[in-house]
Amino acid sequence: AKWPNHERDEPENFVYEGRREHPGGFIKDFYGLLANCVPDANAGGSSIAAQWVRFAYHDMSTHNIDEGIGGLDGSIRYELDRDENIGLNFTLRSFVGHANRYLSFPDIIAVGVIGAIATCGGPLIPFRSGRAFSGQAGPFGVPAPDQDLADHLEIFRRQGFNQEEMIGLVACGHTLGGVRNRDFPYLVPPNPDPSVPNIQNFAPTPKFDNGIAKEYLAQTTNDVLVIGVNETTRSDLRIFSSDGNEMMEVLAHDGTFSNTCRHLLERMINTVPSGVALSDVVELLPVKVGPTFLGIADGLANAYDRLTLRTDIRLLDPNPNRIVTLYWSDCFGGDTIYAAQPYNISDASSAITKALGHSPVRYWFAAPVDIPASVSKFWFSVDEGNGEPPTICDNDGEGHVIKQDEVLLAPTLSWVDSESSNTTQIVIGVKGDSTSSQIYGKAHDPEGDNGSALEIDISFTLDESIQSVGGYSFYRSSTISSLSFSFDISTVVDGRTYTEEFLRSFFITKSSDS
Ligand code: HEM
Repeated sequence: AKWPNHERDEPENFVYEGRREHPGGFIKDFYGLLANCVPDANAGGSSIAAQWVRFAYHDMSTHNIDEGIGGLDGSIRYELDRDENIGLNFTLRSFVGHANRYLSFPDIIAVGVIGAIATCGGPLIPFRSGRAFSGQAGPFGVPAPDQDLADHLEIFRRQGFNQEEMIGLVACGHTLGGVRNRDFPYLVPPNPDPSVPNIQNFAPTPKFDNGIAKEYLAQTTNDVLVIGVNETTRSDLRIFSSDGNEMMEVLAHDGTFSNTCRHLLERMINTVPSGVALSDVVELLPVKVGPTFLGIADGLANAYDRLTLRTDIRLLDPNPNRIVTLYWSDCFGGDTIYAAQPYNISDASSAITKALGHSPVRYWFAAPVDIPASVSKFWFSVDEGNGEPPTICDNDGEGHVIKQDEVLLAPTLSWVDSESSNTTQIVIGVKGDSTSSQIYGKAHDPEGDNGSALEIDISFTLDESIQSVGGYSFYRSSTISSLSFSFDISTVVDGRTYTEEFLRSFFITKSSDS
């Protein structure tokens, strides 16, 4: 697997780790929000996992198979004021702020389903990326409990599911969570203590299992959409019994439930408008080199007057005897090889990697690099400490090439203000005698414009208050009204353009007041 490949690496990272740590202490922990599937007071007594699965189903509900429109497209972001989406406003927050140039908002919702099901002990659903974000509301079309069977059959047909699949999908969904008094007061009574929210769960446990089917067949279910006092709103009963309970019998077998749900939920998250092509299944990479950049005036490696090569390598399983070394060669092309050891080792496992039997480990490097020597390429050696020769991870022989050092990010001179103004300023070091007009940047905020992607031009001016080092002068950006974005910075030297691509705002290690 060649490095870098952002289209491959970004989705891989998000689905397998659901988390990204950065020097500076910044951690985006998406799966952490699931709180291990434990029922949550904030979720009114059901689980975050249940809310995420319902959210995804409601987003997908706009699909119209006849016209090839709608589906898992993020349109729900603009549909939350509809009655059919009652109770999902709070859930939206979980999905905001994770998208980037290579991973869309609806991709995040899809990963949410995968993470929710795995975290609650269910099957591992394969992930494909590439969903397009609609950026606007879609048609109405979420089923309601008081519609009759014919309506439900038609709604699911329009969404692409036949009767058997409808029964399955509803059972796979309603193994999690339940019905709230707050959202459906006509279905569930309030708690005797009005300060405690009341929820009536569909299934006996918060886990993803076939208790929903077993209890239904044994007629011991507590699913209010089966046993509710009002016959009109017993939609689960009408749906589950619509084929003489055949499908529910199948789902009540241990083993079938998990497999059937894996397929149906995979189809649910892969339901997209006809023009959208999803990627191949995103596989867990055995060796992965993380986001890498050469920083300047970077405090991390105690290297204000040098460059800092920041990178990391993720390996599939832990080994306490392992020694991982970063090597690099300089720009002079001689035989000099430099080496550094990791400054940190962190756990990169998740419910998803564990379901595959792996607990990946990440080795973090911040290597001080002399300015004139710089870096042409780097690679790693992995010595497992078992007497075998070390493995060399050198990008299939090419090494991991650092393309340029004419324009570099200064992560500790830049700042983010997430406390009050939600703005960012970027400071970059530029070699040689470019002028401000030849130095520019472009930021991509995937959700900047009311949820839709925003492209922002960044201009830079020379900051003479920062002393130049090793031939680099420092340029400060205009204030950027965003916290979560990626950016490219460029400089033109002798007619040639040098660009540092896909830097992330979370590489910046300084908040405005520190
Ligand atoms: C005729 C079809 C369906 C009807 C009428 C229906 C109705 C409902 C209702 C009334 C609730 C309670 C929501 C609340 O109190 O906020 C609910 C919850 C839920 N539904 Fe459905 N549903 C249907 C199909 C599905 C499908 C196909 C899925 C997913 C595959 C699904 C997943 C869920 C989940 C996970 C919850 C629990 C949410 C939580 O506890 O926060 N539902 N459903």
